[in-house]
Amino acid sequence: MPTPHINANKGDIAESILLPGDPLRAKFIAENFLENPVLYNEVRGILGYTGTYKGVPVSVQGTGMGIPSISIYAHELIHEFGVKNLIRVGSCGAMQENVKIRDVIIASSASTTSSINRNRFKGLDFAPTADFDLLLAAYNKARDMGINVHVGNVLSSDLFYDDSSAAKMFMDAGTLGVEMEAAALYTEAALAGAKALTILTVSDSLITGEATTPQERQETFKEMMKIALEAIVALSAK
Ligand SMILES: O=P(O)(O)O[C@H]1O[C@H](CO)[C@@H](O)[C@H]1O
Ligand SMILES: O=c1cc[nH]c(=O)[nH]1
Repeated sequence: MPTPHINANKGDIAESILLPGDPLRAKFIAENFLENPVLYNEVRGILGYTGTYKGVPVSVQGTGMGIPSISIYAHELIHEFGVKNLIRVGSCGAMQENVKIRDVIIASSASTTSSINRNRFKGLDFAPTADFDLLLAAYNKARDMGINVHVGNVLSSDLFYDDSSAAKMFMDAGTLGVEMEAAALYTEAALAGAKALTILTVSDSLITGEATTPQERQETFKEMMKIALEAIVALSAK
C-alpha cells in the first residue's frame, strides 16, 4: 500500500536499499550502477528506484536532509515495505585533521545533538550503532577494492549552520565527521530489528575549510556507492 511519502506497493522495493540524502544522487546511483532500474517514487521529488546490482535486487531512494526527514522514510521503508538492510550513502564534514576531503568514513556509531532519542528513551541515552554484519561486509569490500576508509563515531547534527561550541566538543572526543541523519537511521533500524549502516564521503572540512561542489556531491562519490552495493551483494550471499 502506498504511504503518505512513498507511492509504491509492497514488492516494488527491494529488501536492501541505499539511502542518499540527495534524491538526485539516488537517480545517479540508479542510472549508473543498477541494472534495469524502475522508478517507484516521485512524491515530493524524493526519487526511489529498484533494479539489480550483480543480479541482487537493490533499491535506492533519497531521504531528504535531517533527522525528521530520514526518520519518516526509514520508518515507512521498514514497517510498510519490509526493507531489511538500509545503507545511507551521504556526505559529511571532516572533524579530524587526518580525515581529508573525499575520504570515506564508515560510521560505527552516531552521536547526535538531536533530542529524538532522549524523548523516546525517557531522558536516558541510547547509543545508535551500525549493524555489525553490514559494517564488516562494507569494511572488507573497501579493503578488497583498495579503498582506505576511516571507521568510527560520527555526529548527526540537527543544525548545518551551528554557531555553538557543539562541534568542537565532539571533535575533542575523536568524532570523525558531521552529517545529519545516521543517529536516526540506526535507531529506527534497531527498534525494528533491521540492519543499518552509514557510509559517508567527506564533502568539506571543518578543519581546513576546503569544500566540494554540489555536482561532485551528487555524482562523483562513487567509491562509497560501490562499497555499499558490494556489501549488499556480500550479505545476500550469506
Ligand atoms: O549528502 P547528504 O546525504 O544529504 O548528507 C549531508 O548533506 C546534507 C547537508 O548538506 C545533510 O543531509 C547531511 O547529512
Ligand atoms: O559539514 C557538513 C558537510 C556535509 N553535511 C553536513 O551535515 N555537514
